[in-house]
Order: sequence, then structure tokens, then C-alpha cells
Amino acid sequence: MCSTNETIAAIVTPPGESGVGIIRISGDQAFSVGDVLFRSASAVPLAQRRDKSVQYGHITERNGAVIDEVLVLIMKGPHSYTAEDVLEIQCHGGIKVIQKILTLVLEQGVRLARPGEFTERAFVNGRIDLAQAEAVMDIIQAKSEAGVTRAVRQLEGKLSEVVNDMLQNLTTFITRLEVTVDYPEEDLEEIEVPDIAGSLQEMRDALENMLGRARTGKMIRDGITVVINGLPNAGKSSLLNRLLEEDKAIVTEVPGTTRDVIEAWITLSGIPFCLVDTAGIRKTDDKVERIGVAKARSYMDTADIILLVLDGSHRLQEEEKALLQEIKDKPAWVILNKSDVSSRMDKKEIEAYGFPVLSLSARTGKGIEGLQKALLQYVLSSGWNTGADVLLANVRHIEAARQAKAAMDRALHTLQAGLPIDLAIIDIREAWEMLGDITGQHVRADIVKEIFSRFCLGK
Ligand SMILES: Nc1nc2c(c(=O)[nH]1)N(C=O)[C@@H](CNc1ccc(C(=O)N[C@@H](CCC(=O)O)C(=O)O)cc1)CN2
Ligand SMILES: Nc1nc2c(ncn2[C@@H]2O[C@H](COP(=O)(O)OP(=O)(O)OP(=O)(O)O)[C@@H](O)[C@H]2O)c(=O)[nH]1
Ligand SMILES: [Mg+2]
Repeated sequence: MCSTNETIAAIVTPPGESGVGIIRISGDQAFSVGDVLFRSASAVPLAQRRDKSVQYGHITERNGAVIDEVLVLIMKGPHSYTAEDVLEIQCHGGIKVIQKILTLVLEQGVRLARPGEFTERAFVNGRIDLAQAEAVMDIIQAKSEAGVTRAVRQLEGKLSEVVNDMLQNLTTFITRLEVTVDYPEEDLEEIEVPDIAGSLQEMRDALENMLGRARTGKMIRDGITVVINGLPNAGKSSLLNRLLEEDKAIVTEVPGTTRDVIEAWITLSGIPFCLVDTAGIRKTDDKVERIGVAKARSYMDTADIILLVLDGSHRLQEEEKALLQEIKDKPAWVILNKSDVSSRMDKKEIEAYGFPVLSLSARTGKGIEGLQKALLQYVLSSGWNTGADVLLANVRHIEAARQAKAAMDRALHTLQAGLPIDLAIIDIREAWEMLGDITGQHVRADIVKEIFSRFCLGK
């Protein structure tokens, strides 16, 4: 395997004040760089100290000046996170101390790591596959406990096991089918084809089952995006604050208060929802507000659910009718807000648009439980099924699985219709390639780069 093994380093703890800050160094020079900067009671070089041991000492400058009292963690390759020599310096969690130590490390000819580069090395060095590497980021970004559990399973290799089994089966099918092509006089075809078709059908059904539960996986991983839209002053920000149980967004009686997009996470029964409050939609000459309105519109397209908030204390206005028309084909619910004051809205007129309608008061909280229940119900009724161990959740994996299934379907058709076996082999190869993309066995280098570039700094 080609590995330049340039030694890299980065701060792996978040910027800001913390109890402890960690600088990670990975590569051939990790320990020798440590020997230059780290002073302890023992004179034994770090490379000769015990693997996975923690050592007490000080980081010092060349002139001997002490920078900080630290612990260092020694992890010898290949048994480390990156599968290379890794030295972690654990110092006090002040940003200036951490940066100073990083600077000293970099002065030793070490390069600053790119985002995701440590995990990329774990992948390139074969310690984990691509699905496992992606799981690391899923754990970091998880929005709920269920999200962590799912991602940890993927990190443990549960998805990879399923994929690898399928890959192995497909390889066997290809070999067996090739033999029937190579020795047509042996009549192997009559024995092999029905058997392979049966197994292929099973595998294809298993994939279909996984794809059926992928929606759940995606909801657990990414949450459900609920975009709050409506005219100015309808009470959108009040609704956000109420669901969040926190005064996050500014609420005033001035129409056009919210201009930017405000996102906040909540969990209901362990399911993560991303709430998005937006600017009230209206025609305006205000430059800033106009951008906000455009953003509010564009977020409608990213929503799993749109909550169209109407001020129930008024009659339905023309602008509201226009909005109702605008979202006609989108997954939207109408919220009749301000139910604490007398309602002048004709509920029937709104129901005629075909959306579910909920009355509530964002100000008093009355009816908010009904909305929370409806949100949960939406999730449960859209095929919520955590079931087995393996939940596809990542769009890249879902797309690969879908294409693999389609290729298997084509191969099955060929086999069952008695068409030339060569054609089936081509499709089985394609299924094999698609599934291999999930674990990254033969995924293109630029795609790998792209995946890791989305990781956070220090991971
Ligand atoms: N301080 C610290 N904490 C951390 C990490 C880290 O890198 N440093 N991790 C990540 O950022 C996570 C732990 N992940 C790790 C994964 C594999 C190995 C590792 O050394 N694996 C070897 C040996 C395993 C063994 O001793 O049995 C291997 O797989 O060969 C270490 C950490 C979470 N906590
Ligand atoms: N009576 C009553 N007033 C409410 C209710 N919800 C919001 N309001 C009031 O309506 C006004 C506008 O509320 P906001 O939450 O700022 O409305 P918005 O839709 O975010 O408005 P923009 O950000 O300007 O688009 C404020 O004065 C709120 O106190 C409610 O349930 N009942
Ligand atoms: Mg607002």
C-alpha cells in the first residue's frame, strides 16, 4: 500500500476553555517529536516505553522553559486509532496553551492535519472500512441517543458484515456462472442457475427490507426537519420558543422581526427534530428582510414537514391563501395560532386545502401537546422500524444499495427468462461494485477525499 506517512498533528478537543486539551500527533515522527518537547522523570525514549501507557511530565521550550504540566499517551502503530504511531499530549484546556504546544509540534517539521485526516488514515491503513469511518462522524454529529446507538453499531462493523457477506456470495455466483459459460457441454446451467437465482432472490429481498427501513435510519441520523413558515406576526418564533421551551428567537409585535433562519434541535420520545424558524413571508422593500424571505421560501423545499402558521384571530387573508396555494403539493400542516384570543378564522375554509389543521396558542402553550403528538405520529406512521441491527442511514449507502438491488433484479430477470448467462454476470458484477462502494473496497479516490473533507478538524 502506498503510504507517505508524513507525520501530522492537530488539536482534537473543541476550541475554548475546557478541563483538558488534547493535541494528537500521528506518523513515524510522533515519538521522536515527543522526545524533543516532553520532559519527564524517566530518560527512556517514548518509543521504548510501554504501548498504551500514560506518562507524566512537562512540555518545555528549547531553552528549558516550561510551557505546561501534561500527560502524554503513547499508542504504537499499528494498534492505534490511525494504525500509525500516535502520541497524544494532554495539557490544560486553555486555548493559548494548546496552540502554543501545537506550534512547537509543527516547528518540528510536522504538518497540520486536514479535517478527517486521522480517520482517513485509519481507513487507508485498513484498520476500518469506509462505512465504519463514516460512522465516526455520525457518532460525533448524533442528535439523539438512538442516533449514537445506530452509529456505534455501524462503527462496530454491523453494516459492513452484512455487505461483506453479500459481496462474498456475489463473487461465488459469478465464478459458478462463469463455469457454466466456459463448459456449456456439461449441462451445469440447469443445476446452477435455479440455485443461484434462488439465493440471489433472497439477497435482493434482504436489500429491499433494508431499504424499506432506511427512512427510519435517515430520520434517526439526520432528524426530521420541521420548517415553520407563515406571514409576519403569525407567531412562528413564539411557536419555536414554545416547542423548544426556551426563549431562543426574538418575539415582538413588530412584523418582520425574524430575518435570518433560526435552527434548533428538540427530541420527542428520543426522536430528533430540527426546528427551523424563518422570516415571515411578505413583499418588502427592506433589503435584509427580502433576503430572509427568499431563504424562508428555499427552506420549504428542504422540509420534511412545513408548519404553516396562521394568526387565527384574523380572517383568512389573500396573502395566506397564496401561501396555501404555494405549498399545495408539499408535506404541510396548518397551525391556527393564537387560540387564546377569539378565533375569526373559518376552519372549514382552511381544511378545504387538504392539510391537517391544528389549533393552539404559542403564547399560553395550550394545544402544544397535540402538535407534539402529531409530530411523533408522523414519524411512527411513516414506517418507523428500528427492528434489526442494521439500519442504512447515509444517503450514499442508500443510493448504493438501491442500485445494487436494481442490478440484482436485472440479473434475476436474465436468469429466469433463460437469456444468455453473460448478461446476468454483467449485472451481478455491477451489484458487487455498488455494494463495495458502501465499505469503500473499490470506491474512487476523489470520492474518498470528498467524504473525509466533510469531517471535523482533529478527527
Ligand atoms: N484520548 C483518546 N480518546 C479517544 C480516541 C482517541 O483517539 N484518543 N478515539 C478516537 O478519536 C476514540 C477511541 N477510538 C479508538 C479506536 C481504536 C484505537 C486503537 O488503538 N485500536 C487498536 C488497538 C486496540 C486494542 O488495543 O485492542 C487496533 O484496532 O488495532 C484507539 C482508539 C474515543 N476516545
Ligand atoms: N395572543 C397571542 N399572541 C401571540 C401568540 N403567539 C404569538 N403572539 C404574538 O404575536 C406577535 C408576533 O409573534 P412572533 O412570534 O414574533 O411572530 P412571527 O411569526 O415570528 O413574526 P415575524 O418574525 O415578524 O415573521 C407577538 O406580539 C407575540 O406575542 C398567541 O398564541 N397568542
Ligand atoms: Mg419571528
